[in-house]
Amino acid sequence: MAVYTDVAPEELESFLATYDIGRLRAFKGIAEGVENSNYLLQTEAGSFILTLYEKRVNPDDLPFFIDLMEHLASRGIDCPQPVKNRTGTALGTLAGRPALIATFLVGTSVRRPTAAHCAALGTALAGLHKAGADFTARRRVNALSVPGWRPLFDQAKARADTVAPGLADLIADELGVLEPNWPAGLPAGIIHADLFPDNVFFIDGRLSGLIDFYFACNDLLAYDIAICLNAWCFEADGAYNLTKGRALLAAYGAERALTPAEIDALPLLCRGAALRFLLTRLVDWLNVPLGALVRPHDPRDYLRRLRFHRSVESVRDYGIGA
Ligand SMILES: Nc1ncnc2c1ncn2[C@@H]1O[C@H](COP(=O)(O)OP(=O)(O)OP(=O)(O)O)[C@@H](O)[C@H]1O
Ligand SMILES: N[C@@H](CCO)C(=O)O
Repeated sequence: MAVYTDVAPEELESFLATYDIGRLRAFKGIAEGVENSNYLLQTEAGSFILTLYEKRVNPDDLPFFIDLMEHLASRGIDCPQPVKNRTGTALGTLAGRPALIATFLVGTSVRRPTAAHCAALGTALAGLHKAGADFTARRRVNALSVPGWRPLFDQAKARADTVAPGLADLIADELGVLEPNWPAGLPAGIIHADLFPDNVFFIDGRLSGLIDFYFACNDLLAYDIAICLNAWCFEADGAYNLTKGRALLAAYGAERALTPAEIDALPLLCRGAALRFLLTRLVDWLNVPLGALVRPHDPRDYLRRLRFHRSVESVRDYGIGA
């Protein structure tokens, strides 16, 4: 459960008094997520999500995320909408943290995605990339792109081998390959950058919406696909599921055809995506804040994925042209 910051009921009631969403009926901390503190609010006007932004979110980026959610909704993407207070401002401060109330999205995430879910995700991801094409704002720094990985490693290096023997050497080796060889010049635009199954809602098997845009940034579109292949197409035992990968890639490609250069770069992008989540998970695993209600994700899941990507010989191993 991710609640790093506790909110007192009286404090929340005074905060809500500045909005037009009625009085508070109930609120509770939400049992998913690892990044920010999230509460489900029931007010006289219905259900809302209150997010208090924690360590990894730079407050300077918040207007970007809010504008992006509004832009995507205007282009037909189902995603949470920031709720504005009576002065027309969406961002506030609560319990000493930047805070946002957003609309509640109905639907549930799937714990074990099927190939059909992966196909729906591929279509939605391409739709997101197209919807973001005319969004003009940019984040100042994309802190979790390639230049951000070595500083994460520096935080975890000394204790990495306590998580898996040889991990520090493997990460050092991987950075040595990825940093100088990261592709340039591929199609770029708005990417979600964290579109894991817990951030995608379904109703009766139909994809109903996307949440959690707090890693969204301008980056390579195919890197977003690589993140999704990692998050959606591996089994619990660490094996890549070719059927799921093929479903995701084919559905994406039906909406936006990948260029030959993007296809060639896919194995490297998948390695980078695996390393990015291995690193953030490793840092979090080694630094759980005292008293926080959070269950950190196991970095070793991404070590297994990284090992798979290091072993692939051709893009056919992902389900392209196979
Ligand atoms: N707008 C929303 N509508 C309905 N439920 C939501 C909404 N926003 C968040 N949730 C619920 O809260 C949970 C945590 O939200 P979110 O994924 O944004 O948190 P996070 O800490 O950023 O998580 P993550 O670890 O995925 O980065 C979600 O899994 C979902 O159950
Ligand atoms: N989706 C991330 C957590 C949020 O950044 C992970 O599973 O590591």
